[in-house]
Amino acid sequence: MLKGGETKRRTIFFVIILVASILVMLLENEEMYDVESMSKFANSFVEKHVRYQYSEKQDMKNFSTYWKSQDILMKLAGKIHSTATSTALQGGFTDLADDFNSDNIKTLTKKRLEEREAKIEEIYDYRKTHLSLKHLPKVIGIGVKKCGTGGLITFLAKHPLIRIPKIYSGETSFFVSEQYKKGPYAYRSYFPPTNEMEFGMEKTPIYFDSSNINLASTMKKMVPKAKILLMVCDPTMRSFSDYNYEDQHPDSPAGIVARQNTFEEFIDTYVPKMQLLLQQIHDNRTSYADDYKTQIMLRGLRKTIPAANLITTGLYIYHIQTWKTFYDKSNFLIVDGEEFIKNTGAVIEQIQEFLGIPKLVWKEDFVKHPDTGFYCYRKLTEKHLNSSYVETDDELRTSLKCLGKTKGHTRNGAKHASPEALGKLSQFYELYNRAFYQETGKTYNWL
Ligand SMILES: Nc1ncnc2c1ncn2[C@@H]1O[C@H](COP(=O)(O)OS(=O)(=O)O)[C@@H](OP(=O)(O)O)[C@H]1O
Repeated sequence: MLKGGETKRRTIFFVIILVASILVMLLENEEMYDVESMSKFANSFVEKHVRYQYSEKQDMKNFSTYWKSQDILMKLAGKIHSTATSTALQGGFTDLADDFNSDNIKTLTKKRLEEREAKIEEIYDYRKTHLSLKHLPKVIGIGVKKCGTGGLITFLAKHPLIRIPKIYSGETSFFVSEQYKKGPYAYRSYFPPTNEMEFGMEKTPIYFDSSNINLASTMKKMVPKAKILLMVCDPTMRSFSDYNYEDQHPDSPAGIVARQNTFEEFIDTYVPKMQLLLQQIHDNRTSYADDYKTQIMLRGLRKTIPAANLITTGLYIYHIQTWKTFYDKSNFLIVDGEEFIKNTGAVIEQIQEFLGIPKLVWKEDFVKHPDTGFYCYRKLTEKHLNSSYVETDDELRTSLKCLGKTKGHTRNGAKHASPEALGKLSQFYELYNRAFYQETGKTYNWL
């Protein structure tokens, strides 16, 4: 007899295989789609999930038995349709998604909505009947500053199992203040009481490249089981965003520099300065990991060169080294902030999977704001599925829960930098970006 959890795991796996196979079959019959790239997409989709769900040979054998079962095929047919729709949408194949998007899908989505509400109810009931105490967090967002960390925590907090500190946007700054010397009891005090099912979470974007090189080790010792989320993004855009942010904070050392220099002037002065510093130290380097000297130098630079961090923060390849020493892949997820802007809901779904919590915040819960173009949260409900439901832009605007006014100034084009300045900066980062791609085994579209 299979246990309930195991049956569920196998069922999910089976659905994924079927969805991808159906996509391939459909596409092979349809000239208007690029069959090869769609098949590749379907295959990589399967491969990714196969690796995640099933690693044992025995599992594969069990899978083929399942595959043969017509009974299960029939039962899952509906689910396949709905997964196929979101898969197609995720891949940007809207024509295909429209084909799937029949009344049948609406009925199935309604069912999914009911199941979601039941699960949420269950979680709230559990909260009412079980003891909640102060605990250390189970999830910590460590950065990177200006890569979308605010959106990350705000949207994850829509999940009923994620509980965040009430203080400034869920940022405790614990490990970058003197507080960390007071130990775990002091850290615990920031979080709302949680029961054993719930996840306390905080994010402090400057943990990642803090001037304290021992931060990762201290965190690992104090919160050994915490899962770490790192959101990276195009370092050039990050730098421009950070410059604009600091420009609004004239009291900070970087703010003073930003106030006194245009972005172009800043780049013309600081990029050569950084290049020189890095070249001087680079001479003896064999790998980024053993280049401890540069790692320390970059983190400390802000103390001697105000505004240096507007550039050094984007040298991810150096900052990742200490984190890599203390966290392996099972506890450390890197997500792309550029992808987060484009596909907010998909990234939020990916994180729920990584945390091992039920997927209760969906891609379908995010809608683009008609003015800013950024995704905002609007929980999908049955009313949205009704074909007679029509919403004006004004109604949409008021129903959306967007990030605060401090977010979304540069990347939606409201602020401009000259292409020359941005070009110089991305040229500077190119080498380090490539090294970061190699380190993480993923190519980001930043160059
Ligand atoms: N949904 C949504 N709405 C608005 N803004 C969004 C969103 N998703 C990502 N972003 C991008 O997040 C950038 C701010 O990054 P952070 O939240 O990490 O900033 S901070 O470090 O906490 O100050 C912010 O940078 P700016 O465009 O420079 O303001 C945005 O580009």
